[in-house]
Amino acid sequence: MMSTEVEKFDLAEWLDGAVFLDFDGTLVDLAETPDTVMVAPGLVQVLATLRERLQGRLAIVSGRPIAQIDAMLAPLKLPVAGVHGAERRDYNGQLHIAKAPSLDAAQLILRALVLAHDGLLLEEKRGALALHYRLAPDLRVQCEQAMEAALIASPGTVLLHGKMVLELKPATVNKGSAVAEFLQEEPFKNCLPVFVGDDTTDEAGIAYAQQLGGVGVKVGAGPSAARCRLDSPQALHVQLAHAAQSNHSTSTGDTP
Ligand SMILES: O=P(O)(O)OC[C@H]1O[C@H](O[C@H]2O[C@H](CO)[C@@H](O)[C@H](O)[C@H]2O)[C@H](O)[C@@H](O)[C@@H]1O
Repeated sequence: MMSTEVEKFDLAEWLDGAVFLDFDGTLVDLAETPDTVMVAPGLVQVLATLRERLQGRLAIVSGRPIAQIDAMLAPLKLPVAGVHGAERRDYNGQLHIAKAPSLDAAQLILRALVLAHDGLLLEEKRGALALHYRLAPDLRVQCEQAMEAALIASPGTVLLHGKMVLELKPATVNKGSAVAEFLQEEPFKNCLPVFVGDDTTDEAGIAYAQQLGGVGVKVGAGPSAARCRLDSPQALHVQLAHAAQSNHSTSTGDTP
């Protein structure tokens, strides 16, 4: 359900909770290609401080593979759900890989399309295929048609429509299921989740967080079920920095 009433959001009021952050469009501005995004100076240190403040209850939930998130946030290594939950590294560093259906047939279809057209980019991830058309927006319809064919050729997958990207991923996982898995484990267990994201793929995380009594935060414009909104990644950075330095007391007895 889309939310019409927008509530004020202050991350510093959620320091007893567990915080789940999407990456592209949320922590970093979108860029022309996946490898040209820029992590803002100081952001990694802010995340490290916030992780301490949250006593470890901070995770990234992304469509990207975990390895890419680690490279972008180096030297920080947070718990991460990658590929929309198809892979997950928990708080203890243990890796959990979901069973993924075969993508061989889809791969053939999509590789042929990308070879035939300039400007398309196919990201081949463990368990998912992302077809980017940001550099060739006029090819959106051809991309959608190829992706529909790839979807039919790959039982057990679903199609995501993201920002200038179409993605096939296992039907059994999404960002909500990734959050649910984290919340079964320490130090996230029994905490109210905060989920911050910008894209359609984040709606599963937002809906799940709010279903549990937590809060969803949509970054940027567009329809969302989120109760709260932030204008941009930069507005989120301000919230992260403020919460990291905040003196709000937590359930563990920290005093202001
Ligand atoms: O869940 P996220 O962390 O938001 O990841 C979703 C997809 O993000 C990346 O693609 C998006 O960002 C690119 C860089 O800004 C941009 O060029 C592209 O148009 C966006 O769709 C990433 O490349 C994908 O693998 C993620 O699934």
